[in-house]
Amino acid sequence: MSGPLLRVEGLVAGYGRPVVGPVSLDVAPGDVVGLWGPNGCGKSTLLNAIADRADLLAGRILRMPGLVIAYQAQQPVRLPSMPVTGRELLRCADASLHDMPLAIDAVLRQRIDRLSGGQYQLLCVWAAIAGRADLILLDEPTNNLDPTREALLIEMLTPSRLARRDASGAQPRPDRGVLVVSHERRFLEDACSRMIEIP
Ligand SMILES: Nc1ncnc2c1ncn2[C@@H]1O[C@H](COP(=O)(O)OP(=O)(O)OP(=O)(O)O)[C@@H](O)[C@H]1O
Repeated sequence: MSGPLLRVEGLVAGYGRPVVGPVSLDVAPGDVVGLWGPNGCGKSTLLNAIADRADLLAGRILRMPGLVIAYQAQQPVRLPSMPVTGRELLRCADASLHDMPLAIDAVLRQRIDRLSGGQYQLLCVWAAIAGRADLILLDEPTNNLDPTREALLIEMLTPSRLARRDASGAQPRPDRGVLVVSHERRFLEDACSRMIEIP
Protein backbone atom coordinates (compact mmCIF):
# COMPACT_ATOMS: atom_id res chain seq x y z
CA MET A 1 0.00 0.00 0.00
CA SER A 2 1.32 3.48 -0.78
CA GLY A 3 -0.10 6.94 -0.06
CA PRO A 4 -2.49 8.04 2.65
CA LEU A 5 -5.68 6.22 3.59
CA LEU A 6 -7.44 9.58 3.75
CA ARG A 7 -6.65 13.06 2.47
CA VAL A 8 -8.76 16.05 3.45
CA GLU A 9 -8.07 19.21 1.43
CA GLY A 10 -9.51 22.59 2.43
CA LEU A 11 -12.63 20.94 3.80
CA VAL A 12 -15.49 23.14 4.94
CA ALA A 13 -18.31 21.07 6.41
CA GLY A 14 -21.59 21.67 8.18
CA TYR A 15 -25.30 21.16 8.08
CA GLY A 16 -26.60 23.42 5.33
CA ARG A 17 -24.33 26.16 6.72
CA PRO A 18 -20.60 25.84 7.43
CA VAL A 19 -19.57 25.00 11.02
CA VAL A 20 -15.95 23.88 10.55
CA GLY A 21 -13.03 24.53 8.23
CA PRO A 22 -11.20 24.98 6.07
CA VAL A 23 -9.26 21.96 7.38
CA SER A 24 -6.58 19.91 5.63
CA LEU A 25 -5.10 16.66 6.94
CA ASP A 26 -3.78 13.26 5.92
CA VAL A 27 -4.12 9.92 7.70
CA ALA A 28 -1.46 7.44 6.60
CA PRO A 29 -1.24 3.74 7.48
CA GLY A 30 -0.01 3.48 11.08
CA ASP A 31 -1.14 7.01 12.03
CA VAL A 32 -3.23 7.73 15.10
CA VAL A 33 -4.25 11.35 14.55
CA GLY A 34 -5.94 13.38 17.28
CA LEU A 35 -8.38 16.21 16.63
CA TRP A 36 -8.51 18.59 19.53
CA GLY A 37 -10.46 21.78 20.15
CA PRO A 38 -13.04 23.42 22.40
CA ASN A 39 -16.68 22.36 22.62
CA GLY A 40 -18.63 23.31 19.52
CA CYS A 41 -15.61 23.99 17.25
CA GLY A 42 -16.80 21.31 14.83
CA LYS A 43 -14.70 18.22 15.62
CA SER A 44 -17.65 15.82 15.36
CA THR A 45 -18.84 17.57 12.22
CA LEU A 46 -15.45 16.96 10.62
CA LEU A 47 -15.65 13.24 11.45
CA ASN A 48 -19.26 13.19 10.26
CA ALA A 49 -18.26 14.69 6.93
CA ILE A 50 -15.55 12.05 6.48
CA ALA A 51 -18.17 9.39 7.27
CA ASP A 52 -20.68 11.02 4.85
CA ARG A 53 -22.93 12.17 7.70
CA ALA A 54 -22.52 15.93 7.27
CA ASP A 55 -22.50 18.29 4.28
CA LEU A 56 -19.27 18.87 2.41
CA LEU A 57 -19.55 22.57 1.51
CA ALA A 58 -16.07 23.19 0.06
CA GLY A 59 -12.80 21.35 -0.49
CA ARG A 60 -12.56 17.63 -1.00
CA ILE A 61 -12.13 14.30 0.75
CA LEU A 62 -10.00 11.67 -0.98
CA ARG A 63 -10.29 8.10 0.28
CA MET A 64 -8.02 5.22 -0.69
CA PRO A 65 -9.96 3.07 -3.20
CA GLY A 66 -11.93 0.38 -1.36
CA LEU A 67 -11.35 2.05 2.01
CA VAL A 68 -13.48 0.50 4.78
CA ILE A 69 -14.38 2.99 7.54
CA ALA A 70 -15.58 2.23 11.08
CA TYR A 71 -17.32 5.10 12.82
CA GLN A 72 -17.82 5.28 16.58
CA ALA A 73 -20.34 8.00 17.40
CA GLN A 74 -19.96 10.34 20.38
CA GLN A 75 -23.07 8.82 21.98
CA PRO A 76 -23.31 5.21 20.78
CA VAL A 77 -26.98 4.41 20.19
CA ARG A 78 -28.54 2.35 22.98
CA LEU A 79 -32.28 1.82 23.20
CA PRO A 80 -33.97 1.17 26.59
CA SER A 81 -34.46 -2.45 25.54
CA MET A 82 -31.78 -4.19 23.48
CA PRO A 83 -31.84 -7.96 24.15
CA VAL A 84 -28.51 -8.51 22.45
CA THR A 85 -25.35 -9.74 24.18
CA GLY A 86 -21.92 -8.14 23.90
CA ARG A 87 -20.77 -11.13 21.89
CA GLU A 88 -23.65 -10.69 19.42
CA LEU A 89 -22.85 -7.00 19.04
CA LEU A 90 -19.23 -7.82 18.19
CA ARG A 91 -20.38 -10.50 15.73
CA CYS A 92 -22.60 -7.93 13.95
CA ALA A 93 -19.60 -5.59 13.71
CA ASP A 94 -17.48 -8.47 12.38
CA ALA A 95 -15.06 -7.72 15.22
CA SER A 96 -12.37 -10.18 16.23
CA LEU A 97 -12.16 -11.62 19.75
CA HIS A 98 -8.42 -12.15 19.33
CA ASP A 99 -6.23 -10.33 21.91
CA MET A 100 -9.36 -8.91 23.51
CA PRO A 101 -8.80 -7.15 26.86
CA LEU A 102 -10.26 -8.92 29.92
CA ALA A 103 -12.49 -5.92 30.67
CA ILE A 104 -14.33 -6.56 27.40
CA ASP A 105 -14.34 -10.33 27.69
CA ALA A 106 -16.11 -9.89 31.02
CA VAL A 107 -19.20 -8.35 29.38
CA LEU A 108 -19.57 -10.64 26.38
CA ARG A 109 -22.37 -12.70 27.91
CA GLN A 110 -24.33 -9.74 29.25
CA ARG A 111 -27.17 -7.92 27.51
CA ILE A 112 -25.92 -4.59 26.20
CA ASP A 113 -28.92 -2.71 27.64
CA ARG A 114 -27.75 -3.83 31.11
CA LEU A 115 -24.13 -2.67 30.81
CA SER A 116 -22.86 0.44 32.55
CA GLY A 117 -22.12 3.48 30.41
CA GLY A 118 -18.37 2.84 30.54
CA GLN A 119 -18.70 -0.90 29.84
CA TYR A 120 -20.85 -0.19 26.79
CA GLN A 121 -18.55 2.57 25.57
CA LEU A 122 -15.47 0.33 25.70
CA LEU A 123 -17.35 -2.52 23.97
CA CYS A 124 -18.36 -0.17 21.14
CA VAL A 125 -14.81 1.13 20.76
CA TRP A 126 -13.57 -2.45 20.53
CA ALA A 127 -16.24 -3.20 17.90
CA ALA A 128 -14.78 -0.37 15.80
CA ILE A 129 -11.12 -1.19 16.42
CA ALA A 130 -11.29 -4.98 16.08
CA GLY A 131 -13.35 -5.03 12.90
CA ARG A 132 -12.19 -5.05 9.28
CA ALA A 133 -11.97 -1.27 8.89
CA ASP A 134 -8.89 0.34 7.38
CA LEU A 135 -9.75 3.73 8.88
CA ILE A 136 -11.26 4.01 12.36
CA LEU A 137 -13.07 7.21 13.35
CA LEU A 138 -13.55 7.60 17.12
CA ASP A 139 -15.60 10.48 18.53
CA GLU A 140 -14.88 11.18 22.21
CA PRO A 141 -14.01 7.53 22.99
CA THR A 142 -13.11 8.36 26.63
CA ASN A 143 -16.74 9.25 27.44
CA ASN A 144 -17.79 7.39 30.63
CA LEU A 145 -14.41 5.65 31.01
CA ASP A 146 -12.66 5.48 34.38
CA PRO A 147 -8.85 6.04 34.49
CA THR A 148 -8.13 2.29 34.25
CA ARG A 149 -10.25 1.87 31.14
CA GLU A 150 -8.89 5.07 29.64
CA ALA A 151 -5.37 3.60 30.02
CA LEU A 152 -6.64 0.41 28.38
CA LEU A 153 -8.03 2.45 25.49
CA ILE A 154 -4.63 4.13 25.01
CA GLU A 155 -3.05 0.68 24.91
CA MET A 156 -5.64 -0.50 22.36
CA LEU A 157 -4.58 2.38 20.11
CA THR A 158 -0.86 1.55 20.07
CA PRO A 159 0.40 0.83 16.55
CA SER A 160 1.37 -2.76 17.39
CA ARG A 161 -2.16 -3.51 18.69
CA LEU A 162 -3.80 -1.88 15.68
CA ALA A 163 -1.64 -3.54 13.06
CA ARG A 164 -3.07 -6.46 11.13
CA ARG A 165 -1.04 -9.62 10.81
CA ASP A 166 0.02 -11.05 7.48
CA ALA A 167 -1.25 -14.43 6.26
CA SER A 168 1.33 -16.32 8.35
CA GLY A 169 0.12 -14.48 11.43
CA ALA A 170 3.66 -13.44 12.26
CA GLN A 171 4.34 -10.00 10.87
CA PRO A 172 2.07 -7.13 11.95
CA ARG A 173 1.58 -4.60 9.16
CA PRO A 174 0.90 -0.92 9.94
CA ASP A 175 -1.89 -0.72 7.36
CA ARG A 176 -4.67 0.94 9.35
CA GLY A 177 -5.20 4.46 10.61
CA VAL A 178 -7.21 6.16 13.34
CA LEU A 179 -8.70 9.64 13.56
CA VAL A 180 -9.79 10.36 17.11
CA VAL A 181 -11.70 13.35 18.43
CA SER A 182 -11.45 14.46 22.03
CA HIS A 183 -11.60 17.60 24.08
CA GLU A 184 -9.17 15.91 26.52
CA ARG A 185 -5.79 17.11 25.39
CA ARG A 186 -3.82 14.85 27.75
CA PHE A 187 -5.56 11.73 26.47
CA LEU A 188 -4.74 12.70 22.88
CA GLU A 189 -1.11 13.45 23.76
CA ASP A 190 -0.81 9.96 25.27
CA ALA A 191 -2.74 8.10 22.57
CA CYS A 192 -1.85 9.81 19.30
CA SER A 193 1.15 9.96 17.02
CA ARG A 194 0.07 13.44 15.88
CA MET A 195 -2.44 16.11 16.88
CA ILE A 196 -4.33 18.72 14.91
CA GLU A 197 -6.02 21.62 16.65
CA ILE A 198 -9.37 22.81 15.35
CA PRO A 199 -9.73 26.51 16.25
N1 LIG B 1 -27.12 17.87 13.11
C1 LIG B 1 -26.80 19.16 13.25
N2 LIG B 1 -27.52 20.11 12.60
C2 LIG B 1 -27.20 21.42 12.70
N3 LIG B 1 -26.17 21.90 13.46
C3 LIG B 1 -25.44 21.01 14.12
C4 LIG B 1 -25.71 19.60 14.05
N4 LIG B 1 -24.78 18.96 14.83
C5 LIG B 1 -23.99 19.92 15.34
N5 LIG B 1 -24.38 21.14 14.91
C6 LIG B 1 -23.72 22.42 15.25
O1 LIG B 1 -22.41 22.41 14.71
C7 LIG B 1 -21.50 23.05 15.60
C8 LIG B 1 -20.32 22.13 15.84
O2 LIG B 1 -20.79 20.98 16.56
P1 LIG B 1 -19.88 19.70 16.75
O3 LIG B 1 -20.69 18.69 17.47
O4 LIG B 1 -19.26 19.32 15.47
O5 LIG B 1 -18.74 20.30 17.70
P2 LIG B 1 -17.67 19.56 18.61
O6 LIG B 1 -16.38 20.31 18.44
O7 LIG B 1 -17.63 18.11 18.28
O8 LIG B 1 -18.26 19.80 20.05
P3 LIG B 1 -18.16 18.95 21.43
O9 LIG B 1 -16.71 19.05 21.89
O10 LIG B 1 -19.07 19.70 22.34
O11 LIG B 1 -18.60 17.55 21.16
C9 LIG B 1 -22.29 23.42 16.85
O12 LIG B 1 -22.60 24.80 16.78
C10 LIG B 1 -23.54 22.59 16.76
O13 LIG B 1 -24.65 23.24 17.31
